[in-house]
Amino acid sequence: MKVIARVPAKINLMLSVGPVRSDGFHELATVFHAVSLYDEVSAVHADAVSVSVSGPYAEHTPADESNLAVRAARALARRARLRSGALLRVHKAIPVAAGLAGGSADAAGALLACDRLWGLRMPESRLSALAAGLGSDVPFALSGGTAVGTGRGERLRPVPVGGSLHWVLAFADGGLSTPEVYRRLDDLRSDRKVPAPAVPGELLAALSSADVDALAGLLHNDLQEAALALRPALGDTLRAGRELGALAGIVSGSGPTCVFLARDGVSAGALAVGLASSGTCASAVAVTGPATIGT
Ligand SMILES: C[C@@](CO)(OP(=O)(O)O)[C@H](O)COP(=O)(O)OP(=O)(O)OC[C@H]1O[C@@H](n2ccc(N)nc2=O)[C@H](O)[C@@H]1O
Ligand SMILES: Nc1ncnc2c1ncn2[C@@H]1O[C@H](COP(=O)(O)OP(=O)(O)O)[C@@H](O)[C@H]1O
Repeated sequence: MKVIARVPAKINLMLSVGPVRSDGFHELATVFHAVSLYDEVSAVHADAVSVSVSGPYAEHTPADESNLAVRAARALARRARLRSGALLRVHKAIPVAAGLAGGSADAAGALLACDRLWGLRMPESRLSALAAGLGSDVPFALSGGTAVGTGRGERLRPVPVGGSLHWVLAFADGGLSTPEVYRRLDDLRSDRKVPAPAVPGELLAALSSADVDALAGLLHNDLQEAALALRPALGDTLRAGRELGALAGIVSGSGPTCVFLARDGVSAGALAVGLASSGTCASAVAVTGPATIGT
């Protein structure tokens, strides 16, 4: 049997970063939004867990035991006290270290695919706890849709969205390291008192009514300042997107991908073409549901 999980990338519509906690993580309040750009993770029975990687970003992805899909499958086998293994194949269409949680998508895909392959039917709450042990973004990658994340990002509450929203992702050459971006933010605000993180109610209201004009004024990312300090060229990308008609643009998560809000699907297509013709690789995406699993 072969099980295939298709797992979306995420963007952060708002990322409020609070003080550093005693475990070294930052307290967050974020709005995760799964978008229509997918990695695929397939699993077949094998004696041990291993992975091979294909697709446009294969060469930037580790194919050894540091691969998050391998770590996830092994963690699941340990939790279920299984000796089973799996040959995992990851098709990487989500750029690596891009602020789009592609590694988390692969970890979630491996959990879902191996749970089905090994016939475990593990309850969602246990899978989510395992996911949180693999990375702060992995629980969201399991559930998808749109959700507020708190804690270090692993505590989730679904958020209703009243209609289709259209986004354009502008990809950068080369990734940014998430720990480095958080460290740079700490340096940048070492002389400031950092308030508790929060997602404004107005943002949730704008999502619930799919009011793109209101939403445009509410997109925000506390990590953007640090990502721009590490990669100043992102400032040009953000300006280019706005000049080409985006309602708003921010860096997604720890970057360097920039995400632009478009008024509708046609404007999103035109914006992606405009960015591409000025030399920035870009793609129009829309919100999407949870990961899908098939055999
Ligand atoms: C910034 C965000 C926004 O959603 O994602 P990306 O944009 O990188 O995908 C997340 O906070 C990243 O989540 P994830 O990539 O799963 O991070 P983890 O593996 O848990 O942690 C990697 C490192 O990021 C820092 N980290 C992460 C989460 C958090 N709440 N506080 C932190 O300080 C820590 O330095 C940690 O060692
Ligand atoms: N399956 C995987 N896909 C992508 N990156 C992976 C994977 N497994 C491990 N990694 C490592 O995780 C790091 C973060 O990857 P990724 O999730 O793509 O970035 P981000 O946190 O910016 O969204 C990368 O530096 C990469 O080496």
